[in-house]
Amino acid sequence: MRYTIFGESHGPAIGVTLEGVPAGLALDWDFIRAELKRRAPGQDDTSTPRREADEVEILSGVFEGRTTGTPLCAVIRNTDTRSRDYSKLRDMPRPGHADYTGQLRYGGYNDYRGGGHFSGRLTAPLVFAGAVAKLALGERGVTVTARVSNIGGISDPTPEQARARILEAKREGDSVGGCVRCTVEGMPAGRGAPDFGCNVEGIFSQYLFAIPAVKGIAFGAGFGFAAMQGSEANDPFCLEGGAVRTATNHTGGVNGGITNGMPVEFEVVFRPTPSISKSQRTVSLSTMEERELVVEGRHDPCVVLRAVPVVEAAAALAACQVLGLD
Ligand SMILES: Cc1cc2nc3c(=O)[nH]c(=O)nc-3n(C[C@H](O)[C@H](O)[C@H](O)COP(=O)(O)O)c2cc1C
Ligand SMILES: C=C(O[C@@H]1CC(C(=O)O)=C[C@@H](OP(=O)(O)O)[C@H]1O)C(=O)O
Repeated sequence: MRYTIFGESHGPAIGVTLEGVPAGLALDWDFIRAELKRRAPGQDDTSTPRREADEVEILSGVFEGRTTGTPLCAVIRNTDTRSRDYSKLRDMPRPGHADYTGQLRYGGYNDYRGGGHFSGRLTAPLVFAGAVAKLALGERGVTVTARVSNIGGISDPTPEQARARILEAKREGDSVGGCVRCTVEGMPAGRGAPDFGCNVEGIFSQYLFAIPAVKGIAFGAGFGFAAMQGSEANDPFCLEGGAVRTATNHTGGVNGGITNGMPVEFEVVFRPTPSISKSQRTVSLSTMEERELVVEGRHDPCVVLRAVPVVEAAAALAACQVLGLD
């Protein structure tokens, strides 16, 4: 499956066109709506107050409840925009966001309102695409699950610890980042290749880095390998019901860019939300003078809780690509 995400946070709509979807896939709308709800903004005080229903409208590629196999286009209307908060960002880019790079890349023609095409809002259609991918994977016995593994430096926080850490940063007009750990179970062994473009870790990384605010990915024991010896790091082979497995899964299900039949496991790190209300240093691009900027708008004090289904969506699309490889 290939996808193109389109739209801007404060435009009329955002959406996705999916190509290569298997024909005849039954779209389970209870499941799809539940996936979108897991990510939707405005649900509690740890997220942005912007409220969006995130209802999906299908324009093509579905007939009588099943996919047709031809391009599937889905749109989600933007209903709760407040664009006046962003007018100064064209001249005074937010540190950490894509206002400056977006302006450079698109010659100043980018829609800067609410971060435009760079907004985390664009992850709503990604979650729809991921839900379709999960339905296709489900028919092949592959499941994708993710969980929060760090919030603001607290490892494996309880929901109360996560909430307290986020609200502490929010009270200070600040933000926190964190990590999400994801497991893809049921991937057959022997998919992928060592080379650029076909390497399973490379494929997953490309999809995961398309999520705004993701700044790193590590497979299995990841950066923990630095402190391990070979005897600890190696995953001993064993037999389980006559099948070759490994007793541990430090390499995260991939050796030499090829799946080994164990779950593909990785962790991604999200930076702290760039838009904070504390005063920050920036540059006025019209006068070329340094300025103080107080960012307005409605922002997530932490993106990590809402990003869990987004990570699953990106992983599901990556898994579909890996399964499509010979
Ligand atoms: C679900 C989600 C919600 C986000 N919410 C915000 C937000 O409210 N404010 C903000 O400044 N950035 C938010 N971000 C992060 C920015 O979109 C991101 O940092 C920006 O596009 C720059 O991209 P980069 O961090 O990958 O360089 C969010 C990201 C995600 C995935
Ligand atoms: C609206 C959503 O999140 C938005 C992600 C986001 C950003 O800069 O990434 C900034 C805020 O909105 P705006 O684009 O209006 O500034 C968040 O509310 C959403 O996820 O649906």
